[in-house]
Amino acid sequence: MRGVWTTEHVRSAEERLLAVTPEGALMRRAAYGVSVRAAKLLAEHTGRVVGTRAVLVVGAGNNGGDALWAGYFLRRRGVAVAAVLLRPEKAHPAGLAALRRAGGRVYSPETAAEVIDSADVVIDGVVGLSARGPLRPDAAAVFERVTAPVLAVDLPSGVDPDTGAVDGPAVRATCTVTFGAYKPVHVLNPQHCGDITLVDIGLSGELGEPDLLQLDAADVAAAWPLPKPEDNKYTQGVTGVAAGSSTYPGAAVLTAAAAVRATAGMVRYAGPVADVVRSHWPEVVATGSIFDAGRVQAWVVGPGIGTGRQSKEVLAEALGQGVPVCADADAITLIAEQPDVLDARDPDTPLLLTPHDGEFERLTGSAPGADRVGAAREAARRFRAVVLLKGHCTVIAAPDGRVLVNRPRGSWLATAGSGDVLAGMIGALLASGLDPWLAAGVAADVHARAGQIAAGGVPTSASGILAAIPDAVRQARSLTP
Ligand SMILES: NC(=O)C1=CN([C@@H]2O[C@H](COP(=O)(O)OP(=O)(O)OC[C@H]3O[C@@H](n4cnc5c(N)ncnc54)[C@H](O)[C@@H]3O)[C@@H](O)[C@H]2O)[C@@H](O)CC1
Ligand SMILES: [K+]
Repeated sequence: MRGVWTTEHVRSAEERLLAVTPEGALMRRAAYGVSVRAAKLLAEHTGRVVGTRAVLVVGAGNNGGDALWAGYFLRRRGVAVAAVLLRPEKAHPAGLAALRRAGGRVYSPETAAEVIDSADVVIDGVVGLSARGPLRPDAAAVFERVTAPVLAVDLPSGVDPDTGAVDGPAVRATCTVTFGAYKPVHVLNPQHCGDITLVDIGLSGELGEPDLLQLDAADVAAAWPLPKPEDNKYTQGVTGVAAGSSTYPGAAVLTAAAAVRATAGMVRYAGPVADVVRSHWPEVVATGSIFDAGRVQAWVVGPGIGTGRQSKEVLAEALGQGVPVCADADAITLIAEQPDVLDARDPDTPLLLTPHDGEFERLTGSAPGADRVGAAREAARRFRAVVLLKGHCTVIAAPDGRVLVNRPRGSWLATAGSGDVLAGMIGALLASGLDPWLAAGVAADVHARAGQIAAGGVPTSASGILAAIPDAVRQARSLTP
């Protein structure tokens, strides 16, 4: 798993490390890493390093210091370096002196137009860990002019380091070089970070437990249930699906089918469109009502069921069986509108909620806002449920505070029925006995992979995502990052 630490935790770890490190050493380590990545970027874009032109955009703190020292190292590799100082009086003194000594030139934003236009790479050293709010107008004007690839030092300036939120002008980087630890921005807003490189500055011993986690392919491969020699159809988990209606039969088909595709366990369908489900997926045992569905190890309730009295009874029945329940779509709206349905739940019965932003607002009374991790964590505590908050970077919070952030693979999942497929996969993983938080995490990962595989660069559909689930699991099992 990839650990991610908040800026507060990174800062206190850095303080402990700084106390036992010669002055300036950490910054030079960090800056050297920036210069190596910058040289690679220059080589990729121009075919050479010597004789190319780099522009540093330098703010008032140590992030600017990193950029200035990186400029010094690039000068030693034969790169022409120009530093645009946004706050000349506050530019890192040692970094600026080193760059000047090495032959770097210095500009103000007003005099820099020409060097920006002819840059082969621009290095964003405006703000790092101490960033607050969007780019200020002077920095925004500089970046508006930029056409060269941008390397962000530590993180793209203008993006909130702890939430990844963007509320005005911000740097959109080709690549980001960060130091010592991944910060929330790197997993919550990868679109603005581009390709991310982590430079080791010796911080790992000081970091402690991560604040957020991101699954690697190895985690997904290790968690995904495969049949063992002693297994039969029951021991791998029976998934119950209560989905669909005569208005929305497709939701039933997609949800049940995703459960079929995800694991080798059995799938039972209970609802008004049993015939439709059976005709598409003969391996599903389908009945008309949850009350005569038989035993299951987990329920998925919600896609396309509506929010009427009967649906409430179905949800209450599922919640009362003492097995994990994934409440999706209409089931979330039901809980929001008629919270007494949760009285049917034994306090120990695991519950998993999968809201998108609108459902989240209905459920909790407020939109997730900029701090999506904080919002999901709070909702998880309040409902004693795993909350999977859908988004470009889906966030999965457990009631005990653990948070996973899913790695997006394009925007291919934004298509009708895609959520039904995710819910079905989660149900099958719950039925197999996986921890609900991990089940949601690995399902989200494979769902994203399936979307990318199904799309192959052009828009896809829920049926496409469904069909790609096996290849997505294969891809994770071959440990593709
Ligand atoms: N502390 C350390 O040991 C190390 C720090 N390093 C670098 O130091 C950075 C943190 O440096 P600092 O704490 O000095 O602060 P920053 O360089 O992140 O920010 C500098 C100042 O910019 C101002 N500012 C905040 N938001 C702004 C905005 N939107 N527009 C313009 N100005 C804004 C603030 O007054 C802030 O103090 C890290 O991101 C990293 O790049 C690295 O050199 C590695 C070692
Ligand atoms: K930066």
